[in-house]
Amino acid sequence: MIENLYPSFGILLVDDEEAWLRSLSMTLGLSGGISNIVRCSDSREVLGILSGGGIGLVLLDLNMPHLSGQELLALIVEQHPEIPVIVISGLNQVETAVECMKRGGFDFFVKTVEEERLVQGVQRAIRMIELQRENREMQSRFLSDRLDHPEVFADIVTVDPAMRSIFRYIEAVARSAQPILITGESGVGKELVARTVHRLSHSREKLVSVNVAGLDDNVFSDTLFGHTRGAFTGAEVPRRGMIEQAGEGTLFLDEIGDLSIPSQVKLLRLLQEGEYFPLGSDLPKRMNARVVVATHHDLAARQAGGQFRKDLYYRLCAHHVHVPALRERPSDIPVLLEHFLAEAAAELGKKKPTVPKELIVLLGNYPFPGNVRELRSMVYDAMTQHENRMLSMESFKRAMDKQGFSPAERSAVAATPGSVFVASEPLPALHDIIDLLVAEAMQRTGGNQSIAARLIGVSQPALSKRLKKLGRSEEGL
Ligand SMILES: Nc1ncnc2c1ncn2[C@@H]1O[C@H](COP(=O)(O)OP(=O)(O)OP(=O)(O)O)[C@@H](O)[C@H]1O
Repeated sequence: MIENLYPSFGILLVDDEEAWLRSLSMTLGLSGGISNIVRCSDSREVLGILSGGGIGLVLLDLNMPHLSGQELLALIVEQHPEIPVIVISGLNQVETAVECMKRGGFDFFVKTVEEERLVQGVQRAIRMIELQRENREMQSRFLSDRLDHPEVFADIVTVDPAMRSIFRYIEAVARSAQPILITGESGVGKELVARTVHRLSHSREKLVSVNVAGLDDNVFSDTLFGHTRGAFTGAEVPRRGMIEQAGEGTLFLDEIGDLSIPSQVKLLRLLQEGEYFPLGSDLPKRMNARVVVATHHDLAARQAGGQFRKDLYYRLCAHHVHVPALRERPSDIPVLLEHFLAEAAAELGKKKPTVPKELIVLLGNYPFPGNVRELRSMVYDAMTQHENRMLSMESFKRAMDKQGFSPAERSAVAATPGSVFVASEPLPALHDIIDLLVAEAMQRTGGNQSIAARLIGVSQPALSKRLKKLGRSEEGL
């Protein structure tokens, strides 16, 4: 079995009392899930261990023979300034500890009385170190534009530069122990991204998905935490919760924006403490899975509107991947079209058809409220009916009409937020607007009159008439 150590860097505990080192290791393991621990009871060996690499955090007792904690701290700060040091002092040494803080200590705790706080302090330091590392990692990735594991992203078809940046970000954060929040409209590919995060975590265990929308609080607890036999009426057999089923893999909570407030409290506690109680049990269990959540809601807006807890929101958005809507990355439309055509042709046992140029123009001007999922189903629908060499545009047009978007609504979805008119400027005359609209539609469609007419909600003869009039008036100028 491969041992999964947490965190990814070593934590060096330094104290001359072996018994205390053992007890602290156990506390960190049991209460904090911290297992990547190196113990050292001889202060003279510390610098050698640090030079060997792999240590990211030191917990240092002040009271030691040979080199005192204070002397050692000065040497670590000088020789390994990148490694934070938490100082552990006796009750009577608080002043010295404060002095240590001034000289570069990261934090300090009193030895005997503050075990719980010490564990939290270590978790805080781990979090900070992880964020710093991720930051450095991200900077270097953004500068180099490289992906270490391009094969993992193969299922996500894209040529869009913003999506490439998202891939680099995902690679940088995929191995962090913190949750990842994935947002984006319905059908943009959030679940695909969650699968990629799971693959990048190199866990050999499962990705377990739970759609939490509409789960009442009891069902949420039962689904995630499981229950013991007899926990409630009808609980005749014990049930393993999804957290346990995910093991050291990934727990994917979809539609997190629709989670009820009582369940939000439970999720927050789970993320903070890394522990949970199966229903009917007094024995806590540790969560070893990585948590990935997704929502099509704007969580910031839900938080501001009181439907989502602020503390949970901040906990979740430390690593945030926002997948842009398909209309915000129009260069992906032709490649996705090709991809789904090939996929559908293979599945339906048909030859891949030739795509009329106008289809790309038509799709490029459609706002895709259902995003990639909508494009995919349009292609499958067209391919089911397809018979000739050239792919017919009819089923695409029908699907667009079925969406029931009026041209005005379409422009509203497609437009960038904000008014088309500047409040401080006079409004243009109505006939000027019509001419501008016609010119814009013709430009967007590369001069295709039938698609331009669809875009602005008029018949093609009506558009043609207007164009003639426009031409005549220009001649008259
Ligand atoms: N870039 C892409 N390349 C290939 N297929 C994609 C891409 N994006 C999405 N898809 C496909 O589109 C469909 C919808 O994707 P997915 O289920 O991941 O969306 P979602 O954002 O999770 O949607 P919802 O919010 O409704 O759960 C799936 O069939 C998925 O495989």
